[in-house]
Amino acid sequence: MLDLLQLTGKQRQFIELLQRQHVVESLRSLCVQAGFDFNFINGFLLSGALNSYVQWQEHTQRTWALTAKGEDLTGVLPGSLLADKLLQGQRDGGASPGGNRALLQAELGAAFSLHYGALRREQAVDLIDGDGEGTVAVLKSSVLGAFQQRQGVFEAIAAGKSLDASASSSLEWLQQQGYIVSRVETDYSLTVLPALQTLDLGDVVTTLTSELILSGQWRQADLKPYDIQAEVPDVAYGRPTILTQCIQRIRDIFLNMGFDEMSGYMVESAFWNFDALFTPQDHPAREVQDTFYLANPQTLPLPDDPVLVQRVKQVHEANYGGQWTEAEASRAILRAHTTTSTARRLHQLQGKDGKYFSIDRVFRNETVDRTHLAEFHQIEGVVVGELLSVRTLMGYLTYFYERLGFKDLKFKPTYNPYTEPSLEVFAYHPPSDRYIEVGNSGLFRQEMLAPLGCGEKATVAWGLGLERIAMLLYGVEKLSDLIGPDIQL
Ligand SMILES: N[C@@H](Cc1ccccc1)C(=O)O
Repeated sequence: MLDLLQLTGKQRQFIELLQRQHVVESLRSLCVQAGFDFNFINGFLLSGALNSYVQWQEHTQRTWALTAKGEDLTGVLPGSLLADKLLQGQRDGGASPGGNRALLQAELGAAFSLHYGALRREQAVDLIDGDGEGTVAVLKSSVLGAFQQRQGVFEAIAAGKSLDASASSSLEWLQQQGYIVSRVETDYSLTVLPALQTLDLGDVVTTLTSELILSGQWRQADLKPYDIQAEVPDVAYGRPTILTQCIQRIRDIFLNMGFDEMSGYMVESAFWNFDALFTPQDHPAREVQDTFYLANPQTLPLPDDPVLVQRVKQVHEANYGGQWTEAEASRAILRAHTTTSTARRLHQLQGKDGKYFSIDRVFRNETVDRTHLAEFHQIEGVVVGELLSVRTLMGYLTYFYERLGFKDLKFKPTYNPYTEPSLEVFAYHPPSDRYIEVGNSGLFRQEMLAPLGCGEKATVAWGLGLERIAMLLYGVEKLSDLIGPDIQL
């Protein structure tokens, strides 16, 4: 059935074109003339939509085209030129069929041996050397005639001309030689029935304009319904950057390990970044060479838990001596690690068990180069529970890195003010055959845990570099390919 509302613009145009004809000999040529895509119209015809309006008959036709090898001949079949000359000589009444070799060679130039070889292969000619007066003798002039015919057929195909039945043996030969290929083409002849001539296509509105709406004309209009099956152009969607993909992957690993995600603040007080982590107020990491101090705000309030602040002060003064000042602890900074989130979380937990992770941005006053930026991401993790040990810590880290494909880890003792023991983590990187530093970890000291209200529990924790992992996993060599305005998606 023909649903007028569903017709595409091209289909309507095609019907309008048919309405002006009675018989169409070749649908292909009609499409070429009128600028329609034959396959599209063919599909329309075969869909049966026009069944009660048009009768059609299918015709198949064999056509020929030159192959690449055929194109390479640039119009001249090997053998044909020499065949021409020899036949010409015969017609001019040469005494014996054939021709003077030196003369023919002069006429054909470098192509002589090519043409001679082609004729010789079919035993049509032979070279007779009599006293240095070489002659090309014709053995079978019928083969020479065949070469001329083949040349004619070859030219006709190159020119896209039609061929008659007499071409068949030449076609077979040309195909055997690989100069031409045949194709079968389907075409249709159509008879347009009177029903189509009288068909009223009507006016279908395909675009609803504001004019149609304002004038109220839309009420009378035949609106083309939406075709929700219609194919639409592909859209190039955005996609997550490598770093975001990496974060998502790591987040999934920790969630699957039963961790909850925690978060903190990029702008922090020195208290949560250093003091709560048992880092002395004169520690070198606190200097401006390493840490970004803010001008605005210059300070942040200390936690409104006076017991916590008091205990931190006590533990610092008892162990490091000197005076612990609230002024130093109140300074506002950009957090230098995500262990700030861990400290805040431990203070909240007050000794309850839990497993937490975060993947967040940190800031350090570093010299920027290929593999260092002043801001990067840390993968922080903390586990509070019973009977936790260095083995537990190594187990978590080994499991985590294995999920990412880093099978071989090494741990090296190091020093952090807030952990004892402390372990640096190295992962084996097969492409470079090296162990690469990927993080830092340890068991929190009592001096840190007790003031936070978690003195009873063992706590293992780590801070790992995200960018390092992303570079190793995705083979990225410069950090600027990972972060910043120049990343390629
Ligand atoms: N905060 C440490 C990592 C760490 C976290 C937790 C425990 C031990 C070490 C760093 O930035 O390198």
